[in-house]
Amino acid sequence: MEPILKARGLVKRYGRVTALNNCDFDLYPGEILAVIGDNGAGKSSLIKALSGAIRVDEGTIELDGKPMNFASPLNAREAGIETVYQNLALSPALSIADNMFLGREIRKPGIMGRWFRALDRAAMEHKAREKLTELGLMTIQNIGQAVETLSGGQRQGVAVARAAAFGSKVVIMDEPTAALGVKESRRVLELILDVKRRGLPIVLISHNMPHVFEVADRVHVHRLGQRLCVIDPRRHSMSDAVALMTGAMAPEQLNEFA
Ligand SMILES: Nc1ncnc2c1ncn2[C@@H]1O[C@H](COP(=O)(O)OP(=O)(O)OP(=O)(O)O)[C@@H](O)[C@H]1O
Repeated sequence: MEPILKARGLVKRYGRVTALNNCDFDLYPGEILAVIGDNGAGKSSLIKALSGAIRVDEGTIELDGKPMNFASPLNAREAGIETVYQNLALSPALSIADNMFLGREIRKPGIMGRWFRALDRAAMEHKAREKLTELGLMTIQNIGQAVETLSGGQRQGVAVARAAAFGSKVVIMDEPTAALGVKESRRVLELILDVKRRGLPIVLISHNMPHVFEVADRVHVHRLGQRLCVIDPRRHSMSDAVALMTGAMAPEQLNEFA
């Protein structure tokens, strides 16, 4: 099987800091790939490169076997890569439906839409409701409700639903449970599994080892700007992962029968 998203030899320098140092990456169809690594290891830089938020100095990125050269996150979105950022990028004062369609609003058909840019609110609300229901998120009563009135978990749910609704190839999630309580995290983890069941592969960046080990099919261990190794969470333990991540253990020392 070929990777749906593949990167080779990525290099990103910020002045004298090398954030990505000849980094490789592979995401396969239908999987949840976790990316873990110590603070400053270069996880965000990798994700930004894959989602078009930064341009790398060297290296190649392929989506579905085609070379990509994203000039912006919009470019990556158009190619089918949706990213749920850590800071969410939702607009608190806008409604749930408006947030879901932020930047890709549905216009009214005909002259009103084309010339007067009139929004087709009914269509957007209908679609937003459909997506949230599909993902079991309709504990949210009112689609016209402002996002600032939602709980942290519900907000994250809206962001995930938006990514799942528009991501046609890949969904990237940066620390989706970081700011959430136990119950809300659980809901978001279930959502992630739902998105996977719908056939979309997911890249999950997380510092939370129990969450990573619960949902990931494979774990990409990032260290010093590179992919150090990829481990199978069914064969290796969380302490193995932490030891690799921090440099306490080398990949060659992994006990394959652990
Ligand atoms: N815009 C920037 N300007 C200068 N240096 C940067 C910039 N972005 C990242 N870096 C540096 O690049 C390195 C990798 O940072 P990056 O944010 O990718 O790591 P990370 O693994 O995501 O860290 P964390 O887990 O703490 O978020 C760090 O040394 C960081 O200071």
